[in-house]
Amino acid sequence: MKKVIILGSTGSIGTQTLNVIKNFRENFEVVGLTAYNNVELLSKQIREFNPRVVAVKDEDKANQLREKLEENIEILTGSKGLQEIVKYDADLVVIAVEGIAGLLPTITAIQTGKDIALANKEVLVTAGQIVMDLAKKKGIRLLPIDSEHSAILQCLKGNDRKEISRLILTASGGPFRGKKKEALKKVTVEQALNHPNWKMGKKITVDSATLMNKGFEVIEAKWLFDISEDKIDVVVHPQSIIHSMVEYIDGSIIAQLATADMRIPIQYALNYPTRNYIKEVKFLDFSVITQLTFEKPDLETFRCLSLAYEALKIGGTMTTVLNAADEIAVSLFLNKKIEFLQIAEIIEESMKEHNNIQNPTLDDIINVDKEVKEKIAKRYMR
Ligand SMILES: NC(=O)C1=CN([C@@H]2O[C@H](COP(=O)(O)OP(=O)(O)OC[C@H]3O[C@@H](n4cnc5c(N)ncnc54)[C@H](OP(=O)(O)O)[C@@H]3O)[C@@H](O)[C@H]2O)C=CC1
Ligand SMILES: CC(=O)[C@@H](O)[C@H](O)COP(=O)(O)O
Ligand SMILES: [Mn+2]
Repeated sequence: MKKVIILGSTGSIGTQTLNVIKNFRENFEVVGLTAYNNVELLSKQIREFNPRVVAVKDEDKANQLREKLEENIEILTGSKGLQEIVKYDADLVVIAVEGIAGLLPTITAIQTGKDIALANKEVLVTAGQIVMDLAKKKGIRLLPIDSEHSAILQCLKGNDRKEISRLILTASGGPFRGKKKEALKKVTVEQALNHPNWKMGKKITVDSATLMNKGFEVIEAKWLFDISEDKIDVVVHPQSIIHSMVEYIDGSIIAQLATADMRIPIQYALNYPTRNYIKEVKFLDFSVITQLTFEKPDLETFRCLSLAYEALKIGGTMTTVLNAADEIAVSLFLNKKIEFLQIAEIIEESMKEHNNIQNPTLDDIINVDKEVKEKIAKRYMR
């Protein structure tokens, strides 16, 4: 039995992870679960999966949760709760919380020797060097859940890494593919949340619409696969059937294809290096696939992807600025305080104003994240 802790069990990835586990109840024991606000769903998950310990946002949420439960269960709270829960006896921690909230628990989980199944990409964007160095030092496995990185991991299997010519990340292009800046001036939150192929949390869905999600994935790929950014390309593939590819020095390209169902990469991370069959997951049917198309990303309209490459080239705390500015700008957009195109403008402005720190410590990263967010909030909160 693999003992598993899931951070963010009430979210899109968290619920799908529990769905995968439900299919293989004999293989997994759920030790810990965390929610932030959604205690209603967490209480149902507790009844179904019987974890030893859970964590929620604060004492108020803990009290609400207690009222919903018949039995006593250990309930931790706040950001400290996330760091405490990962210390419990477990083999694997699934990091499925959104944003920088995932950083310190990931570090603590690695320090305490757990393998990591990483959905959260912001952790590697903001502190890739620190996290990867620590994972190496501790000898733990850091397995990607993100569909593109899971695809790349699968395309690398059995091949010599020295023979890689480039990684090719596929992007759907999001809901605004093909549109120019003028047409994006007045797009609504609802339009930005209307992803063509995936149903995901709000933050990542807006990131897909700006192409920042792909920028983050370039950075994530650099750290996970230890490869420089000039060997990581992005191609727009609107059907989201090819989840990414690896090109080798002889010109051969190996791709991973599947339906757009996150339970496939989730089960791969949970069962790695083996695979498992999930009955409800649809398989690709080539008799109904009419086309697989590819386009160059429009870097002029979707500035965020270029900003991510620039931040990665500069290195140090610049990717922390990219991440922090994006987190707060997306939240301002979701709260209708700024317009869609201002997301990229705010990020670019924050990067220009930043005095970069090369080889930052964890404290540097946490401070930069806080400073950038406070500055933007002060400037744009009305
Ligand atoms: N969804 C997807 O298909 C994919 C997601 N990812 C990545 O996975 C991560 C999770 O995404 P997704 O599941 O879509 O997001 P959701 O918004 O659906 O879920 C987020 C989860 O994190 C919890 N949470 C939110 N804020 C905090 C916080 N400050 N502290 C602790 N917990 C918090 C939420 O709790 P509650 O709901 O109880 O408030 C919820 O359980 C992101 O980093 C995303 O980029 C990567 C690839 C694909
Ligand atoms: C499911 C997943 O991995 C997402 O990160 C997805 O890739 C988003 O789609 P985009 O290609 O539109 O960013
Ligand atoms: Mn992805």
